[in-house]
Amino acid sequence: MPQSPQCANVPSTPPSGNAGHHRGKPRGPAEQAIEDLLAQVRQWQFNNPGLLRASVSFPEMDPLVWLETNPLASRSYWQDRAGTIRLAGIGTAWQYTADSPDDHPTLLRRAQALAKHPGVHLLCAFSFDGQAGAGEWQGFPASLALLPALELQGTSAGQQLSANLYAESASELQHRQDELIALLEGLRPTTEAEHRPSRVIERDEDLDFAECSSRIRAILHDIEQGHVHKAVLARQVALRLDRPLAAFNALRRWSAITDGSYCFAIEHAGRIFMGCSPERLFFRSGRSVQTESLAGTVRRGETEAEDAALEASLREDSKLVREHAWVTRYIRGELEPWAIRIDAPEHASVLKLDRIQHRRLPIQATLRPGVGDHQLLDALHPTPAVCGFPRRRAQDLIRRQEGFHRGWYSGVIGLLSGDASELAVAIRSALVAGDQAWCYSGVGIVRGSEPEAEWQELEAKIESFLSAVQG
Ligand SMILES: C=C(O[C@H]1C=CC=C(C(=O)O)[C@@H]1O)C(=O)O
Repeated sequence: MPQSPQCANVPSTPPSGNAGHHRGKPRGPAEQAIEDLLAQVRQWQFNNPGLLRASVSFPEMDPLVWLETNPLASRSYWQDRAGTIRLAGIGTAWQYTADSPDDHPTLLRRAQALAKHPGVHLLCAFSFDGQAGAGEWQGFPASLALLPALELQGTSAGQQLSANLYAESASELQHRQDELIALLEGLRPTTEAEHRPSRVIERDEDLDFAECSSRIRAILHDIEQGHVHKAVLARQVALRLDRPLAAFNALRRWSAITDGSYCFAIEHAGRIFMGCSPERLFFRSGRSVQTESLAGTVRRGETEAEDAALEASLREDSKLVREHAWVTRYIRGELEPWAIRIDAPEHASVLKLDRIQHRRLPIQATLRPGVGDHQLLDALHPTPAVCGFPRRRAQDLIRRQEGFHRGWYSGVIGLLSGDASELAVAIRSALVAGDQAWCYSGVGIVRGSEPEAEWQELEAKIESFLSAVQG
């Protein structure tokens, strides 16, 4: 793998009349754009090892509907929480997987070398514990970086369809070109999203309330003993559905009810990991970093008045305020060795989601020269919101208390592009395989946590996914 792949962008005006498979039929704008892209891809020849990329503008369409309609190869999706970029991918032009955190610097360096090419974005994902998958996560690596073969990218400037091809030899180029042409020729036009929700016919819980309470009490005992300040206990719910889940349609519904969240999906080993997370791990542009401390949760109220009262308790309750202050202090401490300056406002804001609300405090830092994503990832992941602190002790406690493998749930997922990276904490997420799904939720346990309230919070997080599945 060369360190500095070449990029040869073919001129965007194709020769007329040479697009084969729809010749003679009337074409819509989407078909015409695909034909134009095909014409460019067919012209590619091997010059240097590296990346070839071509793009055409594409008529507006929902990228999640596009993915649902086109299960031609592994699909992926990323939408930042401001909704400024929506990136849907089909197939794989380049991929790097790692099975140990020791390999993270290499993964990031190689992905970032590719992302230096104009317009190129790479999706990346990291598991919670730095280990490769087991159980339902079998086949998932500890981390992955991915450049899709076909990519539908929507920004405020409009929508583009791009083709990517990475080859190190003429024969590899030939082979990948054939695959890319087959993908482009196989694309189906999309219309409206079909409303095909699934019903849950079986629900298998790893914990019931009694078991959950006893684990919370065990964690509280460790807290009383002074071993940890906070530990996050997660649960897994396995679902059997009455029909295979149209996962990208479900993700579209989920995203609509979790406004202001990151929205993501990666299909790997025949399964789709997807979610709508409110939590930013970090956004880095050059040496400027934005991260946040997210902690403290209450439910949403049934009425405006009740919601406001709950929000007031989120702002004032001493247990929640203390928990949040600890988390903020901890994140600042982790950033300190890497930053020349760290700033945060004095007061937290409240983030309102469909069923719950959180305390959130943005933290802004300026990095020391030479510090990049791998130091930030090491410093911030796993955050106290998904693990606890001190981190190592909380991890040990989680290992003892949880009876399942978290896989990519509560890991990291995001987008690397040029000089900027945006990574989210992969909570509010689920793994889907046909008519099976596993969904996950976690709660932070601190001194004063009450099992009943924590159980309600775990349920509320699962309910959000269930309502997206069932339509
Ligand atoms: C671990 C999860 O949420 C975390 C994020 C924000 C607030 C949390 C809390 O108040 O417990 C959780 O720590 C999850 O949703 O699976």
